[in-house]
Amino acid sequence: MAETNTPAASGAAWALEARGLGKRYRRGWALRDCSFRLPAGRICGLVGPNGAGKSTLLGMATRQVVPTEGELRAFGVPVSDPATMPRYAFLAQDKPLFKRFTVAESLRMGAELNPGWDMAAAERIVCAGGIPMEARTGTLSGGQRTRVAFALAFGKRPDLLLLDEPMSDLDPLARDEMSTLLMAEAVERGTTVVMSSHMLTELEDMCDYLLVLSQGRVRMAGDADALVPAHRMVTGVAENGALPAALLGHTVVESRIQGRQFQAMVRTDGPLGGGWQVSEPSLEEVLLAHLRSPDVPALYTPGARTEAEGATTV
Ligand SMILES: Nc1ncnc2c1ncn2[C@@H]1O[C@H](COP(=O)(O)OP(=O)(O)OP(=O)(O)O)[C@@H](O)[C@H]1O
Repeated sequence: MAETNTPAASGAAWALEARGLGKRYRRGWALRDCSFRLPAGRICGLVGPNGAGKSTLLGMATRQVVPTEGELRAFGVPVSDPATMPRYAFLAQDKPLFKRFTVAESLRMGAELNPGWDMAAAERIVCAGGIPMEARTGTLSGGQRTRVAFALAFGKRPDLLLLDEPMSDLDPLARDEMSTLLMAEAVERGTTVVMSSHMLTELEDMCDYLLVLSQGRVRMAGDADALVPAHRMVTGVAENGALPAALLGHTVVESRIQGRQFQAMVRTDGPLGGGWQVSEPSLEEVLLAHLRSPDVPALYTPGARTEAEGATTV
């Protein structure tokens, strides 16, 4: 069959596409069997406990970490191809800047290195924080440095914005401002954002897509709107000190028995039945339950999965 040239057929519909991606350091695997798809134009929260492999994945997307196995594509092109470089901007966890450069010099450097540079956008971000253009970046506070790093990332006008814990040292006002900026970019310019964060409320407010990692493996991937409703919080009377047998036909992500009562978070595989109290959990509850239960099969929403094994699709 002739290959069509639609964005979907060329993989360009996917801002990122990982197949069997893995990275092994001397101490062991940082990321293993990582397969997922992230559609272009989404704001994706990259979630996981410390050491889950989030920075390693972002490092691979930005060509700083070489995969041990598997492949990672950005807009259909392997990230090892230098052609992907102008399309992304990366805000690293430690927000590296040239300390001896002034803010103005940093922005000028951005302009010289990036053909599509938007100086007005970069200057707006810096000025909104009241940061003097003539200040050397080495003299700025942590939050001010983060703001300048944001300006450099936005000024590049990337198709893919990769952010490693971007908000951690911003005050609540600046955090709100940057969140609004990120969401506006995604809506107005179709920029895809991947943002690692430990702040679950921030993820809940901003992200419409989630990639959850734990112990170097994908635990959940897909539309936030579909991942959460796939779960139910069920409360009822335990049977002989254990979960009712009827519940075991579903995927129990996590459960707790206290006296005669049980509470369980389940992924429903059909009608729940039983005389139980059922409610929809919050995103935070779903994430925490999955992170505490590494043996539960990974969950993907349709389209989010490449060829991951042992995974369930909503
Ligand atoms: N350069 C390296 N050499 C050896 N091991 C590494 C290296 N970089 C990361 N690791 C290991 O890989 C694993 C994943 O680390 P990574 O930094 O990707 O996690 P993370 O999810 O970003 O964590 P955090 O939330 O703490 O930033 C950890 O066990 C870490 O110790």
